[in-house]
Amino acid sequence: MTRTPVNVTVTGAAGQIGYALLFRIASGHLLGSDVPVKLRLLEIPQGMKAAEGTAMELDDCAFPLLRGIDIFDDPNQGFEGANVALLVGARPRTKGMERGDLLSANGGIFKPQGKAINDHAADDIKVLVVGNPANTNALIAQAAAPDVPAERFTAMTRLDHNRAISQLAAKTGAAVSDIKRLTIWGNHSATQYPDIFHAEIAGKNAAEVVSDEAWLADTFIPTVAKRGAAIIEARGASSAASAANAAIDHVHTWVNGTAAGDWTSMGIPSDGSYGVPEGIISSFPVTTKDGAYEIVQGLDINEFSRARIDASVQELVEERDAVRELGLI
Ligand SMILES: NC(=O)c1ccc[n+]([C@@H]2O[C@H](COP(=O)([O-])OP(=O)(O)OC[C@H]3O[C@@H](n4cnc5c(N)ncnc54)[C@H](O)[C@@H]3O)[C@@H](O)[C@H]2O)c1
Ligand SMILES: O=C(O)C[C@H](O)C(=O)O
Repeated sequence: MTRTPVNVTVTGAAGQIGYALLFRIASGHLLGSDVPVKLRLLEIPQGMKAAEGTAMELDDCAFPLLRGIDIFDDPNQGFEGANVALLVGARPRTKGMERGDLLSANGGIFKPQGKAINDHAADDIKVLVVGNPANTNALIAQAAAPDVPAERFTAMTRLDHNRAISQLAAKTGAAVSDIKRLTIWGNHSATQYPDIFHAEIAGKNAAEVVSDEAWLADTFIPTVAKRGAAIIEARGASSAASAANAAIDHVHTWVNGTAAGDWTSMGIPSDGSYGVPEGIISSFPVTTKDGAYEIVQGLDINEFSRARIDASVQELVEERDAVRELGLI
């Protein structure tokens, strides 16, 4: 049977994450090795020529699953019929820019993109926001799309999740594949909280295996939370291939499901679970099945975790209040 191609819109297609992402989408890693895709690349006018160059390279790969590439600088066209949207293009913080300026500049991108998704995307649209500040950009886009179910707007904390697994594997000598049920809570920022108290390493409780609260507080958490800044310092540019890889993981897991006995981390609109105010887009432990996700319920949150979750959530509340003040939501 011939499957109908899935329309995947990627914004910021000519950027460095875009370059690492598009070839993996086209080769079947985003949705599955039997799912044909049509790519819709969205750029600003200055990025169109480079996007055309990337499209030429995509053609040159002769990917069997790639059924078309279109390039746009108009969001209304870029999101037309989109089933999956990866919102990567964003305004980076530049020297001297205050947080309010950054939120305002990104509001100018994510508000019209949210409206274009509302008006033009397919009914089953799923949105992943990668561009920073990812959680609040996702909130801005979601607020501009009242006809789309709010839960379809998600923000990427999968890179943090993958970073935490890798750090834990290095500390304990375990294989990455033996680590399950790790959680990133809160914001994709330096306040995020990577939680190993419910994680398992080859079936044993990870916090008990580590049994070293000083390492947790002074090494593990800051290493994961500040990894993005460390990459920028080392590479002279922000993470790109690992960010693209995490975006692939996020959507693949959302569409194809979490493995039995495991969960993942996604930035999603809070339903009030774990005392996180309803509506803000915060990272939670989630299981996924049949294209939908559910927050893992009933986890005991100890004092160590509670204080750190609350601090990151407080930052998200402040970002929400700031964009509300700016009239962006
Ligand atoms: N959530 C995460 O874990 C995570 C990880 C790494 C990077 N990021 C963020 O991802 C974003 C992109 O990173 P990058 O390294 O690819 O940046 P980049 O500067 O290389 O590329 C960004 C691209 O977006 C385009 N763009 C800007 N405004 C646009 C708009 N309105 N519509 C469409 N395209 C637009 C630019 O022309 C550029 O080509 C940044 O905000 C970065 O901070 C997030
Ligand atoms: O782009 C950044 O500021 C860092 C990025 O979000 C990352 O976590 O690598």
